[in-house]
Amino acid sequence: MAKSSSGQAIGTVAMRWHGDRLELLDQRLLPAEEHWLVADGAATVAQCITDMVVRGAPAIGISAAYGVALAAHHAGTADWRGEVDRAIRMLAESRPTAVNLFWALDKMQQVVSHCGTQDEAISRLGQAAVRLHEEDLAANLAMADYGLEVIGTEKPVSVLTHCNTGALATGGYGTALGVVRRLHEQQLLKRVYADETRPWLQGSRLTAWELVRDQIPVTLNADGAAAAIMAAGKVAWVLVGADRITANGDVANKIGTYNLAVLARHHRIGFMVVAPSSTVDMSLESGQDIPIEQREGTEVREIRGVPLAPVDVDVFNPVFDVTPAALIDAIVTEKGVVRNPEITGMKALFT
Ligand SMILES: CSC[C@@H](O)[C@@H](O)C(=O)COP(=O)(O)O
Repeated sequence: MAKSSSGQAIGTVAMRWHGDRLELLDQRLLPAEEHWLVADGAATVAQCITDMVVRGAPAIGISAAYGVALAAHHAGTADWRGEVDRAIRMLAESRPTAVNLFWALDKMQQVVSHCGTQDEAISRLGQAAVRLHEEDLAANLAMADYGLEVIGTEKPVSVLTHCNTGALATGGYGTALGVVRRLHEQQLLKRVYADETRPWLQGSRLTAWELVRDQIPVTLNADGAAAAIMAAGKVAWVLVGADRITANGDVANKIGTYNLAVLARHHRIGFMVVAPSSTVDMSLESGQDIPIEQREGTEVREIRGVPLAPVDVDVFNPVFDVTPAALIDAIVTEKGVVRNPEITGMKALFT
């Protein structure tokens, strides 16, 4: 099990860096199979992001950073800088919504622009990607503390979560799932309800897998059961991650997050978003400006090739939605907490 700099266990890992290659745990095959794919170039990393071998906003950014380092490593000597630039452009095309991807590529572009030789680029890009990975883990640990503070420590609570925001989606430990882990470590967690998260099933295939492995009490539910869970008074908080947070505090996250925010407000249940500052996009004013990825209809019509619907039925498959700031009680970042983001937006913490 990987450890944080303070020696804390952080659960499972999504990627392993070896300097000249990146290993990615193939998240498409979980929980049936634990298979590590080897990427030895930026093109393979970009394809792995597009195909969701690796997914989750922070993990997408980190793996793209390693992809840039690989581009320098495997470039020919004649035009190594051109090859790195082309790799950055290719990686930027891999998925559109999680801003962590563009944030990470920007950082790597800055590093390479200060390198004079290919050897320097190989070494400095590799170090920069590792630093980005470590900083994400540190951010998750800090957010877990802030999240606990917001929830309070008077009595154990049950919470509901959506998608997968755990070690698999991040540099380790997790964002919303990091708060869950911290609650559990402090004996303040009764139970996590995990939405299965149709259509890709990040909740049942990944979140349930991570939590069962770490012996954290979890109950898996169909997405449609969330209202009944809230109406029965089973949960005190909804905890989710984010793919992009705009200046006014609107949040793009996995499709179905907006439904949960509406339900939580109706049932007077807290709604918390947990995301590192690499997910905050101050260049966009509101959630209306966020590009929302649409994926293939087959993701809804089939599961692993088995038809669930008529083969030719029309499908609407946006994989993210936007939750308005007005429905969010707290946005937790490693820089601190924005309470009632509708009032201040993100500028209290990000200028
Ligand atoms: C810490 S992960 C936060 C988000 O990236 C997560 O909730 C999510 O929506 C992931 O979507 P995915 O399509 O699986 O990449």
